[in-house]
Amino acid sequence: MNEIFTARGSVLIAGVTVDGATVDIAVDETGAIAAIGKDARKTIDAEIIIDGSDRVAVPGLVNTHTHAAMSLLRGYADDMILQDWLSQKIWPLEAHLTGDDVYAGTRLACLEMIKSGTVAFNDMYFFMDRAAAAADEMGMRATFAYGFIDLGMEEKREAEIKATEALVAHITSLDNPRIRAAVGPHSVYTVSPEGLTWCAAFAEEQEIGIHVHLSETEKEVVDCVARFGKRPAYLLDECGCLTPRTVAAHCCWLDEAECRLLAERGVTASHNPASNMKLAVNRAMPYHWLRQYGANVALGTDGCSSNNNLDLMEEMKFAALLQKFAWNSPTLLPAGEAIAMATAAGARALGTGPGTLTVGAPADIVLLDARAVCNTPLFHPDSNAVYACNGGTVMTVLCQGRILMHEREVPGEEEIVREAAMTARSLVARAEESS
Ligand SMILES: O=c1[nH]cnc2c1ncn2[C@@H]1O[C@H](CO)[C@@H](O)[C@H]1O
Ligand SMILES: [Zn+2]
Repeated sequence: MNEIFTARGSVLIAGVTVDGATVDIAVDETGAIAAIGKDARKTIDAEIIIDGSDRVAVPGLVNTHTHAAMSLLRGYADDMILQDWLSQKIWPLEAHLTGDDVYAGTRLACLEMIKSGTVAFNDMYFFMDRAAAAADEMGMRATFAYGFIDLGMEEKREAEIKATEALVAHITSLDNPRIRAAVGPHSVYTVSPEGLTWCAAFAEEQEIGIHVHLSETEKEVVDCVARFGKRPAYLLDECGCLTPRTVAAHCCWLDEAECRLLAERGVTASHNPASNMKLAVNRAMPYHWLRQYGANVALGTDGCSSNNNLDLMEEMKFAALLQKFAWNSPTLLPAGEAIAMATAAGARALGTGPGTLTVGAPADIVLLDARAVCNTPLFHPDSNAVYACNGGTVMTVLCQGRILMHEREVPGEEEIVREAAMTARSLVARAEESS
């Protein structure tokens, strides 16, 4: 293992390209960016020096919607419609999940995210205490929500309330600034208004976020209007779920008034273009309206069984291309905006700092290979990062000043992959045995 992973202290990234200029980035021992500029090397006596000469630095990417441990289900069930996919394939398999599975799956997901430049993620799933342990060990930032699903049944609601309370108490007890909790009402079609209202009140009491799926399909909207006489965003709002700490995933079928409502409430909309295209939800998030009304729009991959990877570099390209294609506008979502979506907007959503390379910001830094084929020629680094390159261009990743990957090496990688492959096989075998 490279000794850089065990070294602790201040870091100097020497002579790296940022916004087209060559600068130094100095990181102090608390993990914050202390100086950035032509001669920043003079400001510190760095313990660790990283040569930035063939590198482009960008802020660490933030994945605002995923189900990390679903990495175990990658390629297990593809090419289906959403309702069938969930009810016939995914949920029956998830019924056999254990905490050990979630630990192994989340470690695999963290490895994949680090290898493609992601430093923070917003997760919704089960056995989240084990997911939190995995993310902490991998050195990432993450927010964990237990996926609250009551299907309108009071008994189930009580169980979900207990599970949510237990997770939040556990995460609070960790007292780890990188690891946070949120409340995770799954969606308006799986959670009753009573459940949604409880989730909102509990999130407010605990001063934590809410993570929810919103308007993913047209069916969700039609069914919601038929059952409750209002569209999904209004139902969530009535239950108190739309807050400045809410992340709403997908948002494909929002109408213009719902976009304005999200903006007014300060909600972050998480765009998940690859999942939306794969599941053919038949409408792209109305990004133009969300932007027009000033909503925060961030980026997410969704789980590995509807994507099928966690590469946010690819997701930036999908977002830019899908928006242009769906709304017939080649000027919509330019490269710079796609990067801001994956960085600053995500950081704002999760409260992890400004998500920029600026003095005082946490040193969440990604170094891309400037000599890679996809980065040649290097006219516009943003353009190459979004349109030409993918996660394979990521060479080095820092989170809070700690080096998680260097020269594409992540400590423990082989063991993580081996364990995840074994765990996935055994999960599927258990499910098949019982069916
Ligand atoms: O695209 C999706 N739409 C709705 N539900 C999903 C999607 N992807 C994963 N899950 C499901 O959400 C729950 C999280 O706790 C899990 O049951 C997961 O399978
Ligand atoms: Zn999802």
